[in-house]
Amino acid sequence: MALLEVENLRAGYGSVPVLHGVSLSVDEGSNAVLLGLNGAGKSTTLMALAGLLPTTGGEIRYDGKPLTGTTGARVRAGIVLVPEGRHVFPALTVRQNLRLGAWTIRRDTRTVRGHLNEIYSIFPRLEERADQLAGTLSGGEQQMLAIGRGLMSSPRLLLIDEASLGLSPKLTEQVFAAVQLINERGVTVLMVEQNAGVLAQADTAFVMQQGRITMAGSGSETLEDDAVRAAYFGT
Ligand SMILES: Nc1ncnc2c1ncn2[C@@H]1O[C@H](COP(=O)(O)OP(=O)(O)OP(=O)(O)O)[C@@H](O)[C@H]1O
Repeated sequence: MALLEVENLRAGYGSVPVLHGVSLSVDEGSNAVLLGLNGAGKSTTLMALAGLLPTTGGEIRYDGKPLTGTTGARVRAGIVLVPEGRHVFPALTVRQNLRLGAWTIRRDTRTVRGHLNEIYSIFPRLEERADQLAGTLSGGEQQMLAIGRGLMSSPRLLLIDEASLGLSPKLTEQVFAAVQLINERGVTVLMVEQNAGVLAQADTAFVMQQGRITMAGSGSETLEDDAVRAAYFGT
């Protein structure tokens, strides 16, 4: 059963169109990837889904109903975006950054503490550094914190924009493994990536080029595709 259905979506900046009729579908409980090179329109797609960018055509359906409304309303409905570039608050501690992630929901202290413990079980490094200022964390730790902050509002659909950006292969592997664990704990995931290594763990993959979906299939099928191998692995 699809949790998210996007049909013929169009969006852009001012009079410049970027998405030229994007269609994709993400099943409840699945781990989906939107793969594309620089400038393909991946972030634009996520921003439209999160309500940060107006759409100019097409439809987004979430949980069987047309999705409209503000970003805040979408967060309350369970759609949470972890933006590209992390955007942690450098002068606040790790714990304070995480607590801020719960503000839209304003849960009671006990629930917030429960969420914190859940996040620490996924990212033990964040617990070790709970009192450290976020600005002093490494890039990989900041990415973990940005994902953890997104988890504080109990998402049903987690949208993650280029978690691997600027990370070493080893850290990228750790972040991808954490996202897989989050998915296994029941959160539906749509990751935007230009690192095709992520396909190995994806149930579904969509390849995007110049604002259009050019291929859709399972993660393993996409990983084996000749055009994908040539574009992303140079083989
Ligand atoms: N704020 C903006 N104003 C105008 N054009 C923009 C803006 N943001 C993105 N674009 C343009 O939209 C197109 C798609 O950009 P987008 O960021 O969605 O791509 P992407 O696939 O996420 O790539 P990247 O990995 O580089 O972020 C690009 O041509 C980009 O220059």
